Amino acid sequence: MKSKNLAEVRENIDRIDRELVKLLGERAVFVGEAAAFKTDTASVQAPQRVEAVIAKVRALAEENQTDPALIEKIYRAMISAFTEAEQAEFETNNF
Ligand SMILES: C=C(O[C@@H]1C=C(C(=O)O)C=C[C@H]1O)C(=O)O
Repeated sequence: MKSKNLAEVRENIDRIDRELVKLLGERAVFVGEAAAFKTDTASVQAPQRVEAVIAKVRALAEENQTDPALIEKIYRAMISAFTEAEQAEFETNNF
């Protein structure tokens, strides 16, 4: 539904951020768990899996009438941050 003013736009954004942060925290826990199953930095990066995730979220964007290019950009930035955290977790576990 269309917001009536900027305050309402921001209330909607804040409401969505509350849900997103919760979900991102949950995603971060699983990414951290993945580190235990990795054998080296290349397997932490897992570029083929990254491309599969990007293809999946682009398709989800299309299904939801959302711009796939925007979603891809967000996901590439997000996965880069998650992978950096996973690499740190991997190093804690292995060195
Ligand atoms: C969680 C994994 O590790 C990394 C993080 C990914 C992600 O955030 O989706 C995907 C691939 C890897 O770069 C995985 O290999 O599945």
